[in-house]
Amino acid sequence: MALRCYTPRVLVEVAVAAAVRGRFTYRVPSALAPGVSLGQRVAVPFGKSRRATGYVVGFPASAPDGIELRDVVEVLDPFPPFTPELVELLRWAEEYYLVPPGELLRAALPPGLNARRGEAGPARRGVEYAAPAEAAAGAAADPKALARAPAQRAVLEYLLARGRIPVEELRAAFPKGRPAVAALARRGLVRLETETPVARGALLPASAAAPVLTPAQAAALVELDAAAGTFQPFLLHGVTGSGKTEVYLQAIARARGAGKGALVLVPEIALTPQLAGRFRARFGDDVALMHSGLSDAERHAEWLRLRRGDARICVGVRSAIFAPVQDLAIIVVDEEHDPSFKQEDGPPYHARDLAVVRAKREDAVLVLGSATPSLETLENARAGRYRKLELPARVDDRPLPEVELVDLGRLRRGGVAKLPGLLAPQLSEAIARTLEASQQVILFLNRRGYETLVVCEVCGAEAQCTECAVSLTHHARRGILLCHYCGRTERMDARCPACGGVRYGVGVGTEQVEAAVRELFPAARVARLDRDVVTSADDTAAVLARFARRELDVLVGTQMVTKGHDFPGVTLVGVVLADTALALPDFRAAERTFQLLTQVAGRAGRGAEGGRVVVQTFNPRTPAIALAARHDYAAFAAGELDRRRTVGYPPFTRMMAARVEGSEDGARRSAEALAHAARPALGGEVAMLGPAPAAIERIRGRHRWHLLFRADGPKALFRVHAALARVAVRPPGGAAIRFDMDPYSMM
Ligand SMILES: Nc1ncnc2c1ncn2[C@@H]1O[C@H](COP(=O)(O)OP(=O)(O)OP(=O)(O)O)[C@@H](O)[C@H]1O
Ligand SMILES: [Zn+2]
Repeated sequence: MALRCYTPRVLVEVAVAAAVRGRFTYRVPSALAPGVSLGQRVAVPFGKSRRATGYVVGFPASAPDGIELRDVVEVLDPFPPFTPELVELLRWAEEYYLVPPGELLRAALPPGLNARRGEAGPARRGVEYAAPAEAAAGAAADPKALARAPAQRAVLEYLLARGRIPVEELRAAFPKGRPAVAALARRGLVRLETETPVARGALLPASAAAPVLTPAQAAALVELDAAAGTFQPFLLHGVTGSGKTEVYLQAIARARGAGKGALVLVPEIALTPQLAGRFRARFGDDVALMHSGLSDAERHAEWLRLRRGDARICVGVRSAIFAPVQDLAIIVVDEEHDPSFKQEDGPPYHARDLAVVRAKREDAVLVLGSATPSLETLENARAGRYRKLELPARVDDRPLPEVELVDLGRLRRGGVAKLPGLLAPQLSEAIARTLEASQQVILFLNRRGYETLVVCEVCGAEAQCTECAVSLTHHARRGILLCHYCGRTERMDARCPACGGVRYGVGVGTEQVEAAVRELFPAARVARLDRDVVTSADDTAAVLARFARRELDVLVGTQMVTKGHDFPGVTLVGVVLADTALALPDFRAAERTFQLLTQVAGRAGRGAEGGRVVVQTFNPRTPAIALAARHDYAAFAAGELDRRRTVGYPPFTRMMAARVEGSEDGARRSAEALAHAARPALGGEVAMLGPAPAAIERIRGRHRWHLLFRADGPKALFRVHAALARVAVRPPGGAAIRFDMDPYSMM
């Protein structure tokens, strides 16, 4: 094909985020030329007279002949929203994760900017603080004072627990809490104060002074310091409560001292608002927060502060990997093992893995921190690609809690058939002693509801969702059977649809554990933390704040209770059933179980009183459970890595999933068509698993099939993808096909 050549910058390559996605070449009219640079958002004609938004991703010198080139219509922002580094990173991510061009670019911008035209951001502001006023304690103690204003009550209780805090932390804790804060200020119960902005780059004064580092922390910091200015990835492996956050804070302070920027990725800000608060307390206005609890306007404002260099530190959830931090010198990924860094809905990408790519491109230091590093990261450290830094002990030499295993199978064989709420005598006695000592208890069970299965007593049929191939869960308080995948409900008292028999529930969920604790310990103040009782970040923060203030004795919950909470009053952690994740058809099931147990055990004994953990299980000898009980990460990881090597799973191979959804016939035929197209491309290097129905065969009436491909490296997988792409454009029977590189969900 002949090429027409153009003078530089007359042509632009634009990633168009429209229904038909792709990269297209446009001409730049000379009037617009001065405003067009890499990363610019532009309006372009698309299809028949349509106007679409696109992003300038390149400046080609020539265009294919025979194509009518059209002109860029408008430049949408006064400056390009993406830095050249981000354009490159996003392009890399779209190619690696097999995402259509323009989709991640669009997802990487704050929603406010996508919706409207770019505009100037708010003026630079000072750090706003909120503090409880004198009268606050009285109002919180008086049950009548705020009886009709539960939102205000929750905010006030949080503030009383936390003292004077940056308003941003409050906002992370109560995303919809602004009216409540304003009302409390009007009532004179909360003081709002603004501290004048500090000079750019300067740090807040001593109010949030850094503690003296422990020798292990100091040694880690020395290594991070020595690597400054180069791409150097580190694994910071520190046991729970070893002070990893303090290492991040001080390393970032050094980077800021040198005038550079920093990016901190955390799993979930709503669950750990204290963490965001610690960064704001140390660095003030220099920190921009990026999380889903912010309004669109707030996210836009935070994003603009970063893009303009008014804020140089970003603390955010996984999508913040695309935050426009300037002069990036350090990226921290806290709890790097956490599955939430992998985006499962929407374009699939792994923020931790992209952090490696971004750090490399921008010559930044990378710190991946965890008490339970993922095996991928551990293997990278073992192979010498990452440097390992260790914090082997808790701060102040506090011991890790002692863990006791309770063998539920043995109890049952010994004749103990029915345990109330599945609480064995060892665990309920430990709870009793803890309550007597006025200390606090966390009980963890990764299953919601009252009973996890409902069975017909006549024919034995399990109650299943009609739209999804999953069992219904009994939620007693609401008197319903609920599908956790599509939200469909049924009445509990309905008869078995197969035979008309009466049905009963089996299997314990958090609701039943809570009920049992209330019955066994009527004087205890008990609350539950799971998605049935807390439906918003505000509710979550309110429960956590009450627990932090020690107005609650027992907190029962799902994995929400296992996250990085730092409650010194907790001396007992009970794991009601450690086995829930073990049996899942997922090669990471054992790793996930070990991580959850270690993390939840790590919530115990963070104060001066020491701690204890009771783990109930039917599999006390399974390595994931036995070794978590001994705090032996090294032994668990060594064994699990051996197993992965033997069976050929990551981190020793790479995987790609093709996920198919559609009608019963369409999904099956599409999966078979994919397999047919893949076979010639497999060569000797790629193994194909499937096609097979997914572990959950149907969700919302859509049938699901999976194909998994496994190879030594991504290149062979890309080759297979190229062979499949043709089928994926128009699959048989109207099914939908999604590709997922380095898949995490095996369900
Ligand atoms: N050098 C230090 N001197 C005194 N206290 C410290 C020091 N470093 C950290 N701490 C305190 O120790 C506690 C635990 O630290 P931090 O929360 O950073 O641990 P972590 O390693 O991130 O824990 P986890 O992995 O369990 O979330 C915190 O309350 C923190 O303020
Ligand atoms: Zn359903």
